Amino acid sequence: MYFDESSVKQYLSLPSLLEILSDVLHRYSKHDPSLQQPIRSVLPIDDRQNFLLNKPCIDLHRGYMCVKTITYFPASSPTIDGVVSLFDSKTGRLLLTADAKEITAQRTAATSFLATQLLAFSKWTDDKKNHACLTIIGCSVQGHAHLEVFTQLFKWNKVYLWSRNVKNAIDLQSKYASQLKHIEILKDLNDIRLQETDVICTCTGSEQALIGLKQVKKGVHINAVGSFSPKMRELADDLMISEDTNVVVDSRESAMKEAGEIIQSKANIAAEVGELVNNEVLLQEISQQKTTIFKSVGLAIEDLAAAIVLHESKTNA
Ligand SMILES: NC(=O)C1=CN([C@@H]2O[C@H](COP(=O)(O)OP(=O)(O)OC[C@H]3O[C@@H](n4cnc5c(N)ncnc54)[C@H](OP(=O)(O)O)[C@@H]3O)[C@@H](O)[C@H]2O)C=CC1
Ligand SMILES: O=C(O)C1=NCCCC1
Repeated sequence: MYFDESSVKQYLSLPSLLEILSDVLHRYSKHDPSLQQPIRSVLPIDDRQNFLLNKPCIDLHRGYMCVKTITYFPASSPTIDGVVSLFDSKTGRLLLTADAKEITAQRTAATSFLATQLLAFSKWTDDKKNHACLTIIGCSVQGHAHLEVFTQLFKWNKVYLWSRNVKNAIDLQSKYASQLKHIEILKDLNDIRLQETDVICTCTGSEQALIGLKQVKKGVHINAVGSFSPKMRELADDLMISEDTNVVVDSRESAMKEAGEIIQSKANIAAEVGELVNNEVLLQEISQQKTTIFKSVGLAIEDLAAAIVLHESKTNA
């Protein structure tokens, strides 16, 4: 069975995705032997701007195996193309294939949301929850997916957008104008409104830092999604290594190999997001009074979680 882009949108329930994501990320960080995820292969093509990525994993506990194969061609539109395949780990049978563009968009935004629940919402008062402000930086595929997931799952008081090409920010603003009362475009990243923001999602393919310590308020939570090679980065060294900042990643092993911000700044990694699931003490230690950064590069187990939701939505129907 093949799930095209519209059936991925239709069948990928966000609450189910968040539940399976927390489980697999938690088991990954506990080094559960039933979950195997070798480091992915990221093959540069020609000028090293284009990549072929292959991401396998096996979950013997849930009885599945998954592999996502994608191309990353930033001069093509869309940048990412490919397929996710889910197999039964007992029989070896292929259970489904699915459009990787939509799965990648949704599961990345859902993983950022999970990190935001853990690192930001858990320390907020009710009053803060009622007045929270979100900024999306980079209004392409990931920017759209982040705004979609973040507004479906939380009521934001204000949303700000910024994109290098202002037309992309205007398009995203228009899409949400009837649904969100306050959705505004920042004139640049020194705009004072960025300092009001409680949660920032950076969703760009930038190779230069876009945000530093002085542009944001202390205690902000940042989901930095964009970089996945040593020369890519969205956040400046002063923000990464500040004594007021704690950096959390999806995988230490992957982040140290792929995340430009971490490699270039040599920032300390406080935890993996999976270590924070069901660990109140560590969560408090990392998030209270601190600016938090969740740096993701993307893991095969996140694609597995999405493929399981699709498969089970059909088999349980
Ligand atoms: N962490 C994860 O799990 C995943 C990470 N990613 C990464 O997230 C990023 C966004 O993905 P996606 O939306 O699919 O990619 P797109 O190629 O569709 O969009 C790229 C975005 O980056 C912006 N951008 C590129 N270069 C710069 C720059 N120098 N300065 C500022 N903005 C810049 C573009 O801005 P504009 O269009 O306004 O010019 C656009 O908004 C990519 O880098 C991708 O690799 C993707 C999937 C998963
Ligand atoms: O699928 C992922 O994970 C990706 N991570 C980095 C950029 C390309 C897709």
